[in-house]
Amino acid sequence: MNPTQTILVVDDAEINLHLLQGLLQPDYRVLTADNGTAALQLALEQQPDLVLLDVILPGMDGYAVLQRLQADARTKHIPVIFVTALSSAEDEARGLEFGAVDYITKPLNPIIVKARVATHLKLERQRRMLEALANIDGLTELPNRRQLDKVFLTEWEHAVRGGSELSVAVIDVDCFKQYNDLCGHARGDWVLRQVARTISASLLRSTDFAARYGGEEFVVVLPATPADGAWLLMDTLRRNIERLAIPHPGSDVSDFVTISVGVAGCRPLPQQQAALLLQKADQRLYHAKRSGRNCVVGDGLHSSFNSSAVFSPDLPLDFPGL
Ligand SMILES: Nc1nc2c(ncn2[C@@H]2O[C@H](COP(=O)(O)OP(=O)(O)OP(=O)(O)O)[C@@H](O)[C@H]2O)c(=O)[nH]1
Repeated sequence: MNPTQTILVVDDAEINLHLLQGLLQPDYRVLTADNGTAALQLALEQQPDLVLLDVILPGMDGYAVLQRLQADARTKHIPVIFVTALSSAEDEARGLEFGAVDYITKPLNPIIVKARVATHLKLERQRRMLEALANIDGLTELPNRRQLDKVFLTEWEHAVRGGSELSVAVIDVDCFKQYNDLCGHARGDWVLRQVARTISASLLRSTDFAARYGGEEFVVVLPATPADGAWLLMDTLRRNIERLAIPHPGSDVSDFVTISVGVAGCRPLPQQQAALLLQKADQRLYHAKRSGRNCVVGDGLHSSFNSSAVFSPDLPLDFPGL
């Protein structure tokens, strides 16, 4: 039994909805719709793991529903099984060509329905697991760069639409090469895991997002956050890392492991490129390294903050619009 998996059953005949519901309900969460429009809405909102779709429906038929599901990035991954009285080989071939993962003909045989549903839900679980693994960094278990690219672009577009601010920070462990050289790679890996955990623990909102960018670099995306707020958060993170008090025998800047951070924020506009914001944060990280490390460099004009943070004056690397 796997009640965590959801099946959407779409059929215009109430008797069929009841039959399938009765058959599947003990093992799965079952949603029902008696027309295509309601089915599309439920698929979008509830993200079922599988759709059992009748072909002949009033108004929009099953083929059209499947096409609409496949055309939307938010639903195109959901597997669809056609459940239909159209039982010729041509009908079945057509359904599979349209992109259905399977085809079940009426009258329904309960054992066959349950077995096929179980098979496709198992495949769906495996697909989701693989997708999750492909987006996770194995060492730190943070999202990886692949996932970062997706999330950053989504948040950028969201900020453009909503007219809200968006900040990003690039974080780099200081003198990490020396750490590896003196303490060993395995210990270096351990440090990266501690840094990743501290980054996650220092982020306050559910919408804040952290990823391992590669090597000893991490990136944080902070939706609805102005640059000065992002700077404050990153300076807290910097101090949290320092407070871990992990001895660093090869550091030029401290007895302990420290980080440098570059922060950039803006109110994104449609004509701007998202990548430039990240680039700006990266340039500020470079500035932080040049300024002595263990510091946060953000947008200027914040020099009254009482901390070791360094604020960039007008960076020559600035570009118009951000
Ligand atoms: N242990 C470990 N080390 C890594 C990993 N990825 C990258 N590194 C090491 O991180 C080090 C980064 O070195 P550099 O780019 O020279 O930078 P740095 O020594 O931190 O110097 P600054 O950034 O200027 O403070 C290299 O020695 C990489 O081998 C990893 O997954 N595990």
